[in-house]
Amino acid sequence: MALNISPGDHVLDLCAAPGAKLCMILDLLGDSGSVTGVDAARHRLAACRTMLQKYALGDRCRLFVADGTTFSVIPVGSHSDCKTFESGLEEKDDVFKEWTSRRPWKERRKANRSGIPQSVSKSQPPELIYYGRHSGVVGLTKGELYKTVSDDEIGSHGYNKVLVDAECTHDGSVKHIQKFENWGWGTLQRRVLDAERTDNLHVLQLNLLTNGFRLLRVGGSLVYSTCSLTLAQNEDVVEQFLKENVNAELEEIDGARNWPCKSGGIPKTWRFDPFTLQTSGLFVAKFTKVAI
Ligand SMILES: C[S@@+](CC[C@H](N)C(=O)[O-])C[C@H]1O[C@@H](n2cnc3c(N)ncnc32)[C@H](O)[C@@H]1O
Repeated sequence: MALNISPGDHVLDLCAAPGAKLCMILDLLGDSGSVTGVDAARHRLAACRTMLQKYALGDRCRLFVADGTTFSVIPVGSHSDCKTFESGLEEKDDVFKEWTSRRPWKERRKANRSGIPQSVSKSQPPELIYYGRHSGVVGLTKGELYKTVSDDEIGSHGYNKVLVDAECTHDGSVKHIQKFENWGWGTLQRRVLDAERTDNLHVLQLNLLTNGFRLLRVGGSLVYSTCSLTLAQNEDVVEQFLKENVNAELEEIDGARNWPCKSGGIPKTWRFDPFTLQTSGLFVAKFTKVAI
């Protein structure tokens, strides 16, 4: 809702799995534009792919297992030489053909033997694990899909909308906290309250936000959200990001005043919480990229 998805938008979802918000974005997008989903956890993104296929929502979507802090693939509609499905296939050998979930037997055996890790590292190249027929991938070569562009070019060829629904401690999610009744409160201490872990998360969140914003075109909008209630993972990230990015401005979120939420610690940011508003916890901030 906060992203204000419009027909024709090219949307990047940088922490996409398991895909609830990605599916909603695809639903709002209709039959133009594209959605690129990225997640570092292969098994979670595979679940997202299953959901897209089950609900027939994946026609305009592509999914990459990749580290969102270094991901650098621009929207498909930005390739001026992008071929349509009908015209592009015969001309080059190395083109992406229509998606098939059935990989050749030899390829599957190789993947099983190599024990591919469940999560990727910064240095691993992105791996395309799904693309829809109208995602713009069909007809491109690998080189075209992974073409690197300068930051200046991203200003005009980047994504119109970016969602960074960042990894966090989930301490605002009532359902998540209830799980610790079974897992034990010591586990809560380690996973949610440990200072080193939350410091690392702050860095990850800032890096995800910074890279998502880099891939946004001038005039585009980015939404940063977490389901944590802490200042460190929300307002502090926003404050530091604004300090480091002079071309970023906080943007008013249309309609937020009518939602069951209250103002965050920084004007134009919003908080949902279980105490006053009887919802799960959520922090939302929206940025726009201005020309400098
Ligand atoms: C809060 S969940 C996202 C939920 C998702 N937006 C949805 O609506 O279903 C955060 C996600 O960030 C992913 N993640 C963690 N580190 C990442 C990284 N460096 N790059 C990309 N994704 C990452 C996790 O695997 C997890 O799936």
